[in-house]
Amino acid sequence: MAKQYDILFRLLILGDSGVGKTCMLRRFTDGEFDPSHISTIGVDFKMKTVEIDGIKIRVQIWDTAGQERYQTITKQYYRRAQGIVFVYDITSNLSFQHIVKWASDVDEFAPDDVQTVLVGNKADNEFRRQVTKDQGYKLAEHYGMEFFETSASTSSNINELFIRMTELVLLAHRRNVDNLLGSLDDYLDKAALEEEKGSPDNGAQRFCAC
Ligand SMILES: Nc1nc2c(ncn2[C@@H]2O[C@H](COP(=O)(O)OP(=O)(O)OP(=O)(O)O)[C@@H](O)[C@H]2O)c(=O)[nH]1
Repeated sequence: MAKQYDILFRLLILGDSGVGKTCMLRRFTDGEFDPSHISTIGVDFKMKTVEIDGIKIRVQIWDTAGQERYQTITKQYYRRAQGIVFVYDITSNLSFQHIVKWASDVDEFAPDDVQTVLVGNKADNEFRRQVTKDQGYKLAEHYGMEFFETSASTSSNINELFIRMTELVLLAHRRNVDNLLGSLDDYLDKAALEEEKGSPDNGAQRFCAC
């Protein structure tokens, strides 16, 4: 059986309604862009497998509703996230100001070692820009995050963002991942040996999540 992935990471996308969270996710996982805005209800997720340093990582990305009325539901997902992408819309000053609120919620509900990045989306919409790149960088610097400007519409920086987010989570959990992969490999080696000896299928698991 071909090994499909070694490890599973969970990422979460947060930000005001309409900043483009669903479009960013669809652009990354399906390579598509839909100009209509159908508000996410509660949470939704998509998966994609990426390979970093020879490790196949299944990335489960949770897309949350930006609307206030779903916040009780979405906050329940913070706890299990290893990476969080904060998104504002460069054409909306308000969505930029609200990042402070999103960050304070994450502070309260997410694990201490959660990795975070700041994103200004809709960078293709330069003529309607309200938030400068410099403001984005400064806010990211304030929180000690990396910063990206993206466009789900043109695809600019979308892959780079999600790959970097995954890389940051991998770096933060490197020791756990190596230990898990080490013990998993031992386990699979033993299982293969048993199988060769003709023992019944013992259902060796190729999945692990940290
Ligand atoms: N020009 C431009 N429009 C975008 C971009 N990304 C998203 N949009 C548009 O912005 C609107 C909202 O996008 P969504 O992805 O649905 O927004 P959301 O953040 O998921 O919204 P909620 O689900 O309500 O939280 C849609 O009309 C998109 O077409 C982008 O990069 N550039």
